Amino acid sequence: MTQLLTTQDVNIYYGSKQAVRQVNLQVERGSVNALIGPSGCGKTTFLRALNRMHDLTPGARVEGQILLDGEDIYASGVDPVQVRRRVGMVFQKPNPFPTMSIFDNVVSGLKLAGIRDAATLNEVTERSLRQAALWDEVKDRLRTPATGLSGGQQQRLCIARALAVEPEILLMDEPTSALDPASTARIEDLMSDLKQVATIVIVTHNMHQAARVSDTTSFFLNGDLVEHGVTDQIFTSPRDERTEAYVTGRFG
Ligand SMILES: Nc1ncnc2c1ncn2[C@@H]1O[C@H](COP(=O)(O)OP(=O)(O)OP(=O)(O)O)[C@@H](O)[C@H]1O
Repeated sequence: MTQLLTTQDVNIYYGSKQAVRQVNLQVERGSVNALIGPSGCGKTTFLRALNRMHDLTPGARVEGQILLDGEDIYASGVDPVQVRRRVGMVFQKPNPFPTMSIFDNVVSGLKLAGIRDAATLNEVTERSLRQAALWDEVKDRLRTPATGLSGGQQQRLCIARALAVEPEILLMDEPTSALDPASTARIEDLMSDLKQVATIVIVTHNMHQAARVSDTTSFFLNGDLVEHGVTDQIFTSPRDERTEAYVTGRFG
């Protein structure tokens, strides 16, 4: 099966207010998928449903099915902590654990899972930092505080921390919006390597970024998934006039 993630008739509410409506989406294994659309259209709300983050939001409710490798992540008996191991997340603002070293940040998820073996922790640290294109910059100061890194390095550290537990999917919520252009370019460059290790779903405000890094793009408007397709098609020959208006900069 090439579809790693399938959502079926997903509706998301905050109390009585509906933020996402009837979303049906399929995400292929090993791809980068961008979610675009104007502010408030439901991109982050939808993204957070994909790893059960709304379980932690008071008043939020998710309806419908979200199948990860064919299994509904909302089925009774499914442990949300396990879901979040399989579906990792990187947020808008880099959020390394401030009191921890670079090394301890990377292995925090493994330690939580009870893994203490030093050789394993060292190995995972090097692998994850290499995958996040940070290893060369930090290999000589792994035991120093993560807060000593630049913003762009901190974000790559957060990517390494997410990758350390070998998630199948990495959700990225505007991961470069707090970064300078050079750090942004660094993370965009990383994306095509990252998809070798995890399928990526990225929310971005930046249409150029979506066009550069993604294989498929989903355009959201007022809680609806208006159009989903191969990125080139969405940007060059959208089928829906609302998509066209958005990608040509007529609103948003
Ligand atoms: N915790 C919450 N409680 C109530 N309403 C919320 C909550 N989070 C988001 N919303 C509302 O849900 C709708 C969708 O918001 P969401 O953050 O998903 O949009 P978005 O497309 O990600 O926007 P942006 O691009 O500005 O981040 C908005 O109307 C927003 O005000």
